[in-house]
Amino acid sequence: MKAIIIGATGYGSAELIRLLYQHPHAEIGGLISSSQAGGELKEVFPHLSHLTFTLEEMDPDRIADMGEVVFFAAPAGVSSEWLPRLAEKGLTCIDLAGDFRLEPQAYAEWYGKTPPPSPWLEQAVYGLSEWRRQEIARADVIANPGCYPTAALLVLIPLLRSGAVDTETIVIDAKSGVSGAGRGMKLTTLFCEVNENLSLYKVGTHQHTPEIEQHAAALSGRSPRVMFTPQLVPMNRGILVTVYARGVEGWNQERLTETFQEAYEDAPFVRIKEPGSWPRTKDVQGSNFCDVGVYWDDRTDTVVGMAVIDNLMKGAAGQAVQNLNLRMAWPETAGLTGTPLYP
Ligand SMILES: NC(=O)C1=CN([C@@H]2O[C@H](COP(=O)(O)OP(=O)(O)OC[C@H]3O[C@@H](n4cnc5c(N)ncnc54)[C@H](OP(=O)(O)O)[C@@H]3O)[C@@H](O)[C@H]2O)C=CC1
Ligand SMILES: CC(=O)N[C@@H](CCC(=O)OP(=O)(O)O)C(=O)O
Repeated sequence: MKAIIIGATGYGSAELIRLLYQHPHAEIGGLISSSQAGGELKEVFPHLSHLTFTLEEMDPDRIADMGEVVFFAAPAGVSSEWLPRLAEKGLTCIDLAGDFRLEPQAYAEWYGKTPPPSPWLEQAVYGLSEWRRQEIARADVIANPGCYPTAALLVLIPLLRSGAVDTETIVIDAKSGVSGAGRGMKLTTLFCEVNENLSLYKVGTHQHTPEIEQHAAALSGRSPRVMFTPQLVPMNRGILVTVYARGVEGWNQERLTETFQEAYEDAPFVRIKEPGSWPRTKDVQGSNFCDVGVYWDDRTDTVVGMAVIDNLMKGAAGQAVQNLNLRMAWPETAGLTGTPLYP
């Protein structure tokens, strides 16, 4: 099976290339670049100088001959425009951007862009692999989740399904490494701005807020409002999400830990930490793992859920390949068995 990547010169693409190169059933059919068509991959990514690929222009007819699956690793707006043209040619599309994740009004409001056209938006399946395995296996359009929502929802799934927390009290504190902002040049990601600095951004206005709320509503049958505070930390990769919520009477540490273990007993990439040993970003770096912990605070009746992922792996390319595996009925872990890089 051959896969094509759109947005070839970005970080998400670099990670997809790394994963597809070592995948037992997939290979790269073409790399599409809006800025460097005609250039060589090795000029863009010297770490990939053992691979020979010429970057190509966006041309739906040619792309349809290059393979069967297309990954969109481009900014929001690109897939809204191009995905329908490729999907109607029979290509399975996996979008790493936000276009196909939200209700149209929410996308227009939070991304400030025109939502994708019908019927493609309605067809899209939200690709949080652990939650939607059966739907992903049949989907032709897969909306890969955002990096923060992946970590937050993997904590919220057991909490909301089991009714362990008061849904009106959810606070999500989230920290990301700088690669989460992509490879494009921005003042806020310059070395001197990021190094030895911790900063919050988009407080109350981050585009992942409606994504978390929309799916938290589906999980809980309510309409929770969540307070989400993203922060930038001076690391290359990694996300740490800490979810706080008021616990419901009758719950305790043992019951919470059991609920989390049961929720993910068939999930090869979710590892539940024992209480007292909390998730660390370094333990998942370069891998598709999500390490999850949960703590019941007796003193304040607060539930604290935590998750770490590598934003470029489980938060983007890794989960996209996991979804490809589900869609192709390959083992879920195919091409994703690499252990984390440590130290
Ligand atoms: N970085 C992360 O941790 C995560 C990223 N995402 C999402 O995945 C997508 C890719 O992210 P990432 O790789 O980090 O971003 P980058 O900024 O590193 O790369 C995006 C690439 O998209 C292409 N591109 C840029 N503008 C346009 C345009 N107007 N039209 C077509 N192509 C364009 C460029 O490649 P070229 O010039 O070759 O076309 C660019 O290199 C984004 O939507 C991002 O929000 C999701 C989860 C996590
Ligand atoms: C550190 C950092 O800047 N992270 C990005 C991650 C968002 C992203 O990847 O965008 P979409 O999911 O909306 O496509 C951000 O907070 O905007």
